Amino acid sequence: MKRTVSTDDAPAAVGAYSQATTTGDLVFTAGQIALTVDGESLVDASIAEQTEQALANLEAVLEAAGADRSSVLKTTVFLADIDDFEEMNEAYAGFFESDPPARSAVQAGALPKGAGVEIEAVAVRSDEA
Ligand SMILES: CC(=[NH2+])C(=O)[O-]
Repeated sequence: MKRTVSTDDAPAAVGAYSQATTTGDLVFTAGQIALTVDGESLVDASIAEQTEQALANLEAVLEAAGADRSSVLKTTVFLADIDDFEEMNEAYAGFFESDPPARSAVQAGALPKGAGVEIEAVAVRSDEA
């Protein structure tokens, strides 16, 4: 059975999607960009700051779904410019400090709302991790 996740602790969706969906013990998050919980855009901030905000949003969505950063199995990181890889990676490493999830990092042609980075995750609910 598919369920949708909605939380006021992360920015609202900027389009026709749910913040996350779950089925069984699995959690699939929407891609998170650098918006604050109030919807303020930080897309003009540095890639490090955008990455930190996207990951904070990701964590809020994961927690609303019964997961957390330690239970993330896989992320996908979309960059508007692959030249930002190192800066993103440094900020990302500070979030996933040990046993990081599998990851794909790719350059996208462009990202919603002018974002420099967007991050999505697949996780398992914490009590199953
Ligand atoms: C930002 C985002 N996840 C979307 O699909 O537009």
